[in-house]
Amino acid sequence: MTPPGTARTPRGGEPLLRLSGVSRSYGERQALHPLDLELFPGTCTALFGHNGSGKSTLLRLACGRDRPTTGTALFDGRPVDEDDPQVRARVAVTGDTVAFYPDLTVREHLELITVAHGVAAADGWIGQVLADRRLTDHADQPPSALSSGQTQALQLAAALVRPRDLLVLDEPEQRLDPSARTRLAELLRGEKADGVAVLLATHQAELVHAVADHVVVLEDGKVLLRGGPEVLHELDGGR
Ligand SMILES: Nc1ncnc2c1ncn2[C@@H]1O[C@H](COP(=O)(O)OP(=O)(O)OP(=O)(O)O)[C@@H](O)[C@H]1O
Repeated sequence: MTPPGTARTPRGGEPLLRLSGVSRSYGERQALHPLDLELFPGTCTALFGHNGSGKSTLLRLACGRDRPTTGTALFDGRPVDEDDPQVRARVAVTGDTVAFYPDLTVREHLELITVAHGVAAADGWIGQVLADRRLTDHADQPPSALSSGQTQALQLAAALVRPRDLLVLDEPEQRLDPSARTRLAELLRGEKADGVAVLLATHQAELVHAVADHVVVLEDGKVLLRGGPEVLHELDGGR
């Protein structure tokens, strides 16, 4: 479900994202030990692990918000940097870090994003994204009037109204009710079908089983397990 007029860059079997030996230290603390990861268009990789295991650290490296202490992070063959116009145009990121303007409505936020990304005929498209995320009734309210689950839905909507080849999501299931979680899984399957590469961090095994092709389980910044979603069965109690 990509915005009208979006032309996905054709690719020849190369990973869209390639992390080679990336690690991240904060002073003495090694938050992430060297790790390799490749992400292909139309596939989803899920990062799974306890609080503090390094998931968000890895996501920040993957979307160019942070630089690895060692190793390289390449998006479409170029070092990934959120200030690179190519990356800004093609990588959509959601998480708690999206800031909202207190004096703009929900709809105006989405309009601003579509204008910034040059989405044509955006009105109908915004209406559809608002409806899909159950935000239509709140479209003319400021974000401060939203519940926490609705705020999470707006974070997601902000990524969906714009073009993207890579979608990076940090715990998108947080604060969503069961039906919204089901719609989230459907949405992410649709993203894959559209050829978008999806990288997400999650605490929800159900979401992993519903959408992920590949799972990386992190523990204390190291890869504990990796493989298909079935590797989660190897964790205590399936987590
Ligand atoms: N800016 C920072 N400065 C110092 N340490 C940090 C910083 N960011 C993260 N860390 C540390 O790195 C480790 C990994 O943190 P990270 O946020 O990646 O974990 P996470 O798996 O995303 O956790 P959660 O599930 O709670 O979101 C933690 O020990 C954390 O304290």
